Amino acid sequence: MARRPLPRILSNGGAQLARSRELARTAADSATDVLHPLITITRGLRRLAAAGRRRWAETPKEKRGALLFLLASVILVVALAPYGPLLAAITLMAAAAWQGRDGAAAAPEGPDESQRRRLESLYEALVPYFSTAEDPEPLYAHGGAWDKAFPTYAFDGGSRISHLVVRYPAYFADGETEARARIEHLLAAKSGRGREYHFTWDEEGNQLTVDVLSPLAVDIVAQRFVTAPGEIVLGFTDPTRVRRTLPLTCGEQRRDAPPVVWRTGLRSTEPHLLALGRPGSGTSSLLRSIALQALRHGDVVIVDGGGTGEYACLTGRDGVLAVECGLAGVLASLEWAAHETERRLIAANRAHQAGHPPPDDTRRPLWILLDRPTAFTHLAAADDREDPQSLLQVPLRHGRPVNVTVVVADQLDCLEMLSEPVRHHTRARVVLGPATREQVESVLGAPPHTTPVDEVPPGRGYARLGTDPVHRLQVPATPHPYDDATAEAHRQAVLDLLPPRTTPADGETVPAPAEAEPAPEPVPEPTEAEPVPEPAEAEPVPEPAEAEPVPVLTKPTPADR
Ligand SMILES: Nc1ncnc2c1ncn2[C@@H]1O[C@H](COP(=O)(O)OP(=O)(O)OP(=O)(O)O)[C@@H](O)[C@H]1O
Repeated sequence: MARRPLPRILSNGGAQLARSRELARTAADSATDVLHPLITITRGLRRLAAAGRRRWAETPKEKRGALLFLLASVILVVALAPYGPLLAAITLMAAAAWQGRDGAAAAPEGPDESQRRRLESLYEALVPYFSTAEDPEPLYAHGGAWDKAFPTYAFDGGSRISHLVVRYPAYFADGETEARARIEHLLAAKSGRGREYHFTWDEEGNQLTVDVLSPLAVDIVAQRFVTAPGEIVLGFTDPTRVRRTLPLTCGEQRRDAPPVVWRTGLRSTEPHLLALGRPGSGTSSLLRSIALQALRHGDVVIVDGGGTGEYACLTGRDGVLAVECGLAGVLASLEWAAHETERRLIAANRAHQAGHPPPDDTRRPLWILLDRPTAFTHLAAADDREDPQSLLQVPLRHGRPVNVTVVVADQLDCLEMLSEPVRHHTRARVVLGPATREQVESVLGAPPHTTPVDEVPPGRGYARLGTDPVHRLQVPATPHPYDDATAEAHRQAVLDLLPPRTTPADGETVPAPAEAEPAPEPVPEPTEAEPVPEPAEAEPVPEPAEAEPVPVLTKPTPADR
């Protein structure tokens, strides 16, 4: 059979086809070059429109009227101004050209596949909470549009949400703690466990903003904080919650961090503190940190119910009146503290009545620090003796005007065993270590503003001073310096803060310090040949300056007993 010739275009068309393709490509390139500004402006206009739509969706409904009014006013002004429309068109084109340029398109718009799936599942999980059968136009419905409910979102490096704005219907009971807690729990679980979330409820705008908080720094070690007398640094918190910062030294580094400062003394609205936590959460370290700061300007009595010698480093130091760990000593010290509070009150009252300033011996701060006092409650009951907590009533009730401050640390599950005055008068509160939302709320009187996490480093928790907001808290590391497990740098940091050892007044010998502290220079005994000159009667003995009052304890100190 004779073969039919191929059409010309196919037989010798290879070269022709290539030529035509080349021609078409050149024409397209030239057209793109010519139309490039137009394409850029169109792309820019599209982006501007998308941004406008997003902004509109983010604006709460009740604010939209005001926004529309503003827009209409601008348009009217532009329309009435000479050359206004022309100038507006030029400005719009310029903005569109700027927005439409290639560089501006670098960031991909919208979530990727896995991020979209996460947002969809979050939306679906919220449907039962944010919808009712009576809602004719539900914002939340199975298979509905999640992008209307989540106008803003951001992801961390992977596909985990780091910021999310959730719109919800006005009928959702956002004023009820339980309703809020259910949503917060669900969002935290669906957005990834193990992180701390911060929730901001905008009840007016029916919007909830979810933010992932970065962990608080754990490298802050005990040091001399720059604070005024009476101010105690409980720990450090988020920069968003506190405006003040303190300069810190962290190893070789120097930086500023926002502290949680507890103001004590005469004008304090929360004159006494209660810290609770599970065993090992760091309450003893917090007490040690408070003691070291208190000793800069005052005297401390320490009651140690832990029985592990956590405060041994403070024994025999200047300003440490007693470190008690036996029931008899504890009762004696607390009885003395109660009498001392009464003595100060009487002395201050007399001075007020006589029109004098309070005497110096009522001004020096006296701190009563108790670690696990409930341990002694057990012992006292078994021994048929008075509960040491009952002796705290006077310092707790009347201590503030005479600078007597009580700090109690105990375990979370002993809250019920603390006496009524302790629970009633300790309005500065701290919870350390892992704790459920309910536990935190029962101690602080308000729920935490973030989701408590299961695994927290020691010294991590929450603090609330009176009715102030709840703060996240990281206590500076203040370990027991005689503990073998303590790192050398931390041990040295604590030892550096210890006051010098008390010089015995009656020639009593004090055991040599455990750490290599330089021994005091021996004072040469005056020889008979060189008599010490007696102060002349005319020479007045200098009065102690008001800024540095010397404690005059009319009762014997517990150490003397
Ligand atoms: N703020 C902190 N920073 C770093 N480590 C800490 C901090 N607080 C406590 N620790 C460490 O955690 C451990 C337990 O601390 P601490 O003894 O203070 O806890 P606790 O709550 O008093 O426990 P317990 O009641 O069992 O004595 C110690 O090893 C301590 O060094």
